[in-house]
Amino acid sequence: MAYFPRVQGRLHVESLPLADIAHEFGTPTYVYSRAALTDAFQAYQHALGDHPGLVCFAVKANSNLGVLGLLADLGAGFDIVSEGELERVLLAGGKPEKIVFSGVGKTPAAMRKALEVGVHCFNVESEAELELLSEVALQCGTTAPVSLRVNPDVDAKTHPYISTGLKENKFGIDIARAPEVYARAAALAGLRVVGVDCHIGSQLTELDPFLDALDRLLALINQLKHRGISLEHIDIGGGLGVTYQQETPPPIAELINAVKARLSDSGLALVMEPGRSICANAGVLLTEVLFLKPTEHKNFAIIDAAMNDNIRPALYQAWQGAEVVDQHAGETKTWDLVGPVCETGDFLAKDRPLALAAGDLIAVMSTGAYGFTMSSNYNSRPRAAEVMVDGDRAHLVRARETLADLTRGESLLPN
Ligand SMILES: Cc1ncc(COP(=O)(O)O)c(C=O)c1O
Ligand SMILES: N[C@@H](CCCC[NH3+])C(=O)O
Repeated sequence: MAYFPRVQGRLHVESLPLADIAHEFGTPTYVYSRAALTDAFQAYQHALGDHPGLVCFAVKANSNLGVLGLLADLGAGFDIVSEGELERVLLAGGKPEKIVFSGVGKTPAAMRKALEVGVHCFNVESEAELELLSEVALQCGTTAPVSLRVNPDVDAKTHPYISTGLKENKFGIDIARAPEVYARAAALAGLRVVGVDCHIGSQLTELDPFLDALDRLLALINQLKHRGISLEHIDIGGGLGVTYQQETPPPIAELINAVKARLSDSGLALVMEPGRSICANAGVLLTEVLFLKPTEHKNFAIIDAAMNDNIRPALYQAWQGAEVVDQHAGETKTWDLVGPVCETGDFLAKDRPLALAAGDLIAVMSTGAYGFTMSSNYNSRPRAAEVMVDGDRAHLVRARETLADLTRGESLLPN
């Protein structure tokens, strides 16, 4: 099914013209397709089949309450990295026993809260964190379920800023030291060792790095068994890429089937933490052309969305599609789509052949993941609205910030 079909020159979300959404909710606005989110999540669930395990959506990719609520209703678990994400998941109706808690810098307060609600497990990333978690669990009079995030030193072949499974990255525990750290974890009071975890990077477009990492983890699990430590689950992280332009990542089912084949008789449950592959292509950023500014060197279209709304192009030189919402006759020229922010790096697309006029609406494609969640108030710009479409109906799932929101909670110094 096409979630963003073009019908007689008009771009739709499901069966609603995007122009209607701009009319009702203004711009810039993130627009999500309920069907696209549902289908991508269910592709993971179906691929998991009756193998025991959990599909834990990585909340950092999209933490909108409407999105989290939809996924919770579909039976999702969640991968969180902060107390804030925990609060949002609980508010959206996520089940604590389906939450895995990742991240290199968990605070004692966040650990306490996660213990109180009873998360599925803590993915521990260092020995210091292990010692602290043991202390906090003892103070709370409880036992923390623990999985060690291992750094398998595998090259994920992705952008260096989003590669996480190499020795030089800050993430996880060096796989060579993992047996020792497991022995320490097993000996510490207040902890129960339940699993092993790795996440080697994001926007992976090849199967091999996943399988290399998995093989290293399985060898580790074998070693641990000989030392009397047996695990209940293996967590392969997230990281599966999507098509932004011409990338051809393996389909969800191909990845999961390859993983399941290697786990077949291990008795291990399979935990996954997909983010981008569930929501990136379920969302677009709807923006309006404010001014056209052709120059001798370049043609700039100044749009009302900026790097504060979607920082991926500036941060990773990411390419995301840009389509005119309602096509019209006009000369096609090559445009840079730039925002109002005072930075040369403030662009959402470069060198795009488009027939444009001031007032046109543009959809920046594939922005459902790491779009709104990485947005900011830079240049004191209110954050965009977020809308969910179901068939031909649109619901506001987060109101646009107002100018009053920009000064809330802040006060002038007394004279
Ligand atoms: C620990 C962890 N799990 C899951 C994810 C989700 O990754 P992706 O959005 O690439 O699926 C990330 C982000 O890269 C992560 O750091
Ligand atoms: N934020 C990144 C991905 C990082 C994933 C978090 N570990 C992106 O937009 O591509």
